[in-house]
Amino acid sequence: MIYTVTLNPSVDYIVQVENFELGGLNRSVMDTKFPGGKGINVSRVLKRLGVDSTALGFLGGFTGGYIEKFLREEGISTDFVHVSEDTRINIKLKSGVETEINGKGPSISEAELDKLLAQIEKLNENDMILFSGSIPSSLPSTIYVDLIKRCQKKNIRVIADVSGEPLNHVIKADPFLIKPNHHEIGEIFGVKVETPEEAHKYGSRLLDMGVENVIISMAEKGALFLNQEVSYYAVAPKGTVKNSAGAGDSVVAGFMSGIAKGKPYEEAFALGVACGSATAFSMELCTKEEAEELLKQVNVKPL
Ligand SMILES: Nc1ncnc2c1ncn2[C@@H]1O[C@H](COP(=O)(O)OP(=O)(O)OP(=O)(O)O)[C@@H](O)[C@H]1O
Ligand SMILES: O=P(O)(O)OC[C@@]1(O)O[C@H](CO)[C@@H](O)[C@@H]1O
Repeated sequence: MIYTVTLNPSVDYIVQVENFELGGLNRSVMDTKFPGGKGINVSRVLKRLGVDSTALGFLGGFTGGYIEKFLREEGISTDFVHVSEDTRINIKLKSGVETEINGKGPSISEAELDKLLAQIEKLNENDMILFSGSIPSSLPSTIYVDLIKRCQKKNIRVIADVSGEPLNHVIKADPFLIKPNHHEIGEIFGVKVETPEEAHKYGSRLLDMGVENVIISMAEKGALFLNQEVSYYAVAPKGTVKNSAGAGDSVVAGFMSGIAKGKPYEEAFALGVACGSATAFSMELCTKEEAEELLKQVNVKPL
């Protein structure tokens, strides 16, 4: 079974304003909401690709109730720990450029965390687990390492898509796969990463530190996949970006679905890139059809 863990889910409020005026009264020309949080996005894209997963993490309040109901209606299995404070609302403002305001999220008590740890204890060797997104402020930045170690003791394959300080910890925990974007990998090494060659250089350093596989996403420039045996680069398909939130999660979902179906890394990676671009080119997360259409344009080359 595949599990996705979203410690800090969100209701994503997507609002489009023409000529946004800071300090003024702005009226939206379009607004909508979706369940969000990186692991949840991955579970939703996996479902569309025909792969089942169980979404874990913390949900609370009316926002948490909305997310749980939405996911169940999409046929996604959920087993969230219910917490006493409300799940956050993240604002995605579109006005020429994309501006995001992500909430800090509810505080998680020790007893609530213990419930998640107990769920992890029940997982099995053939499971695959994804840890993704920010950490609620009441939990330590090392929480992912603790969770990863518990999974590794059971030989569960661990994928992590995290940023900032938690990423610096996770890269030392020998995960099966991480998916930083080019800014995030640059931050680890205190450099700017702008070209596939630079991404390759710093990705290789992560492999030397013990990470088994690395995908580095580079927005419109595409993505790289590397491990100790192979390095691939895929240019992103061309199109008009409508809402890039969730593009990175879609790369992870496409790759995980390929792995779950027993495809070679090269194919799983190509599907990941197609899913990422298909999400960027749509208002919501990509559908299977949109991803399969773009897959025809994805050309994976050795780097
Ligand atoms: N402008 C774009 N044109 C084509 N493809 C894009 C564009 N932006 C993103 N993508 C696709 O989505 C993938 C992931 O994008 P990106 O590197 O921005 O991830 P991310 O920073 O993790 O995204 P997010 O946090 O918004 O989910 C890219 O590898 C690419 O396939
Ligand atoms: O604040 P975090 O946890 O880093 O990111 C949360 C978030 O921006 O990531 C998803 C897109 O990847 C959105 O659904 C969600 O709002």
